[in-house]
Amino acid sequence: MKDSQNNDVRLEDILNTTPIAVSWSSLSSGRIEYINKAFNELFGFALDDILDVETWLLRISPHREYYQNIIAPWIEEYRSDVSAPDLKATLFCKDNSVRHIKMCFSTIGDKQLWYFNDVTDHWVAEERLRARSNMLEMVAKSSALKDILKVIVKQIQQESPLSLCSVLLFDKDEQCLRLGAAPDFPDIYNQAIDGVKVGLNVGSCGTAAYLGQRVIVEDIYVHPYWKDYTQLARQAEVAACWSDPIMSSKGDLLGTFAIYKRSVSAPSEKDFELINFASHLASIAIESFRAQEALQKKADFDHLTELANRGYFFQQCEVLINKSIDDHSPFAILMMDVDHFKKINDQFGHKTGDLVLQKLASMSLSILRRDDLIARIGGEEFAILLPFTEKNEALLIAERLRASIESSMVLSLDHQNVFFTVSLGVACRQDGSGTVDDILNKADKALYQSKAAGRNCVFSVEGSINFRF
Ligand SMILES: Nc1nc2c(ncn2[C@@H]2O[C@H](COP(=O)(O)OP(=O)(O)OP(=O)(O)O)[C@@H](O)[C@H]2O)c(=O)[nH]1
Repeated sequence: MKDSQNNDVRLEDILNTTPIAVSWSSLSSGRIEYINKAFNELFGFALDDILDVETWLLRISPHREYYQNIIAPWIEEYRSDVSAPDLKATLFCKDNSVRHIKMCFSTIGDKQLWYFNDVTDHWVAEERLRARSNMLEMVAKSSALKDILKVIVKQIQQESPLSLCSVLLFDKDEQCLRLGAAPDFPDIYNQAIDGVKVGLNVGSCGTAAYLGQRVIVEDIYVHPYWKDYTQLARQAEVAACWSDPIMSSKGDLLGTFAIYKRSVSAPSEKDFELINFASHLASIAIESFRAQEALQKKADFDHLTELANRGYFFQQCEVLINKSIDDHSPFAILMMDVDHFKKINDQFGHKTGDLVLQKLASMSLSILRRDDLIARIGGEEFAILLPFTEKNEALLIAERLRASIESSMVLSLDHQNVFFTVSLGVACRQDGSGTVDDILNKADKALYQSKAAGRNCVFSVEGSINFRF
């Protein structure tokens, strides 16, 4: 390297043919004196772009701490050795693309010879395999969907360090997107995005969900899709957003996966590949979760009325009674039974009887509050759990149910109006005593009194209240 011009030329010729990126620097000044062709091809830098090794490595590190905590100590430790062991590092090229490099150096006299081996493809393949198996393990362990999505997002951000990622979930009933995972976005952004309607010009994600196709917005501040959201983008400090609809194996929309950039950017082929990978991973996670949810729903809900079933009701009663023991909050249970249901079946047929049960379920749901729970616990018998409810309020709710049901009807298969009524029993736990069974027994007794009193009325165990019509 040092003695003869001819030797220099020969060595450079040899080094220029090697596929490994090579450079050498002066040990005393640190100045890089030579880079081979593969070095230029790998990092995009020419010799004139680079001063000394350490400044250059600092410049291409993802951040200062990365250089200070990982690269600098490694250089320091092996500075006076003949050769340093490999160091795996994530580095940026001149065009800001990321490379995963295995690098090492050897010292020959005053020269340090550097080798940079690009292991990006191998690293990416390994990381993706790891991501996939982590995700599958979490799915198998029934981890919370949000936790699984967060792992996916973090994984993609690691592969693409200058990106921010998010997963939004499609809410079919509300036709909007709900926050799935966006761990590195500010809260204000996440709150604003949660519940955003699916539609054209609703940012990249709302539009991608609406169109069912990938939406690439390279510059948020000039794109019509973002015209109502630029202020929000400013708050999150993002300038580009590439969003992919996440589709199920049957082609249904599940949500969106998005990569955001801090500066105006167009995706490369590798970015497209990354988006495909992330969307696919997210679709497996969401689809498995939804399948589990559907199974759970089948186990907990009655298929005819779509109300909770007996098992789920008792489970929730236990949860509530424990809460009530802790915070002394009152709760009430109503038992409700269709009057003379056998007659309805006999007169109009079993199918019409089913319609009555369905109507009763939907009427009750429209009357009850969000936190109340109604369950079908027998053929034509229903139980209703009213959290944080005292007796008087429970009686009013029971009467409201009775009166509404009395004034409703269904059409029989032969188009006759079918009217029906219910009897109700009410019991409360408000003095902090009594098990679930005790309260259910009381509500049952009260229901029996309602039936005995001629039906279509409300009783509590303490006696009747004048709600008969
Ligand atoms: N259509 C329909 N009928 C059902 C279902 N489950 C139970 N039943 C019927 O519900 C009826 C209940 O009859 P009973 O226990 O005598 O009660 P009832 O006729 O309502 O009389 P009271 O409760 O005393 O007012 C039976 O005829 C059952 O066959 C169901 O899923 N669909």
